[in-house]
Amino acid sequence: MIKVGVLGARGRVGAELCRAVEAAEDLELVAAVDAGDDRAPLEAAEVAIDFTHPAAVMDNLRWLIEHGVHAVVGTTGFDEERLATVRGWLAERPGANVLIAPNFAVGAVLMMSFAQKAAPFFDSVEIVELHHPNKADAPSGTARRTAELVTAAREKAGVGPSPDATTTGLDGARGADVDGVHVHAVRLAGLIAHQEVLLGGHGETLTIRHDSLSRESFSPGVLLAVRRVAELPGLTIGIESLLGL
Ligand SMILES: NC(=O)C1=CN([C@@H]2O[C@H](COP(=O)(O)OP(=O)(O)OC[C@H]3O[C@@H](n4cnc5c(N)ncnc54)[C@H](OP(=O)(O)O)[C@@H]3O)[C@@H](O)[C@H]2O)C=CC1
Ligand SMILES: O=C(O)C1=N[C@H](C(=O)O)C[C@H](O)C1
Repeated sequence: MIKVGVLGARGRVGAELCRAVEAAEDLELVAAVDAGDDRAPLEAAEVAIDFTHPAAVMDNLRWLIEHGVHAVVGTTGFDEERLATVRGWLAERPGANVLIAPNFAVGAVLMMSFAQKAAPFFDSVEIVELHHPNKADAPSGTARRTAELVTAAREKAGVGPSPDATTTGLDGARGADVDGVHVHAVRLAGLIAHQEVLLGGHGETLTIRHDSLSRESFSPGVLLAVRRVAELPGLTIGIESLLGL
């Protein structure tokens, strides 16, 4: 049995993950911690899952690393600076491992992988992410990661930026520029988490779309990471390698 703690346990995803951990025969939920709670019960955990808030996650991670608890993190807000800080903490306290993924849904991971593969073959790439209106951050962590992967793939293939002759208009009309890719964020009641990667070339377009229709979509990927994080030294980004991608 792997002893598991959840940070953000009363949140939309955290509550779902508590149910998933309790339902798994090889996992035991030993701590369910939310904002304002004492983190001490997490000392009993071998692995802690963090689905909290970008403003809270770094403090949680430092605590977990200091206490030798492996971390599986879905919370967004990680840029290169934050990742370098986490690597520094891990170098000082090598007992704990950390896996951070912008999206644990298997279909979303495949969507990013397909977009990365397709990106060099088209003149234009844009990303539209669509989420529930209570989401804290925009654009989503998934959209940021997709843009990074798309740009890296295009640069590696020697493909230039997407054409765009816009010279006038309203601020924001072309979305946010993430690594040279235009990213558009929709917030709409009724939605959960969705993304389209739009690719356009000579007389054709390709649209790669993923929909999380329920927050259960994140559970299999998170539980896979919980089961494997102890054997992944240091910092791992994404669950691609765990899926054999
Ligand atoms: N990687 C992935 O696959 C996915 C990532 N996410 C990300 O996960 C995060 C959470 O999303 P979601 O569940 O919708 O958000 P919610 O706001 O529903 O849940 C977050 C919970 O964490 C609590 N919390 C805040 N600070 C702390 C803290 N310091 N310690 C413990 N708990 C804390 C919040 O309490 P309070 O409300 O009182 O502040 C809340 O109960 C977001 O960053 C989101 O983007 C979401 C889905 C999938
Ligand atoms: O806040 C959410 O809901 C989600 N957050 C993650 C992100 O920002 O990419 C993953 C998924 O899109 C759901």
